[in-house]
Amino acid sequence: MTQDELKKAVGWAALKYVESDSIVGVGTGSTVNHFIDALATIKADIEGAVSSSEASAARLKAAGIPVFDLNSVDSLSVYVDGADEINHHKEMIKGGGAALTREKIVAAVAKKFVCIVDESKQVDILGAFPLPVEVIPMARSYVARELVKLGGDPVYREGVITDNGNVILDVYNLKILDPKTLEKQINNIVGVVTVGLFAARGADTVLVGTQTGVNTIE
Ligand SMILES: O=C[C@H](O)[C@H](O)[C@H](O)COP(=O)(O)O
Repeated sequence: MTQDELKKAVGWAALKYVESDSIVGVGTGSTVNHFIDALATIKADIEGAVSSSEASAARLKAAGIPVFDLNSVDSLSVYVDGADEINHHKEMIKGGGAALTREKIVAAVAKKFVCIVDESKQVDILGAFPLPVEVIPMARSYVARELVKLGGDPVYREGVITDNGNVILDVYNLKILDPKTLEKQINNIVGVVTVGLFAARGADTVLVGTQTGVNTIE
């Protein structure tokens, strides 16, 4: 199977975590796009979705699924999203598609985070994928200098503005041995909006697409 077929397999497998008559938290990316396609087939059974990006909101609406503002929703039973890397503790690097801030917000509201990945995303140690950090534009150089002090090599993602009007620094050459501590340290840098380390709130369930089928890690 191709990587996209593995993504499709986990996207469809995530349907079983969707509760009838619920509002579903929906992430962003090529793997989630398959989940949205799957969700469209049961749209009559759900109330709608809360989206983590303008891109996913447009895809949901095009599929005929109502999209709600998070402020009008008290709770979400499930949030389904992909990842750029995930370790054996269900901690992730996310934000390759620049949607990390809204993803972290929607994930925080959801009771259960189901992460859907193909097997290439599984790692022992996070950090080979450059860590995205969303930053207020005027703080970009200052935050970059602070990230160097933490041992990384930040690179400005040129030409990218997030849905929130901010910029992204991708931090290379990190070997993240303590994700929870690094998440806190980067969160504490003034000017940082969100770091794409999802460790304090990791995934609850991981669906991994492999050549021999979808593995579920609880
Ligand atoms: O900002 C993007 C998100 O964090 C995605 O979940 C992540 O980049 C994985 O995307 P994909 O499913 O396209 O590999």
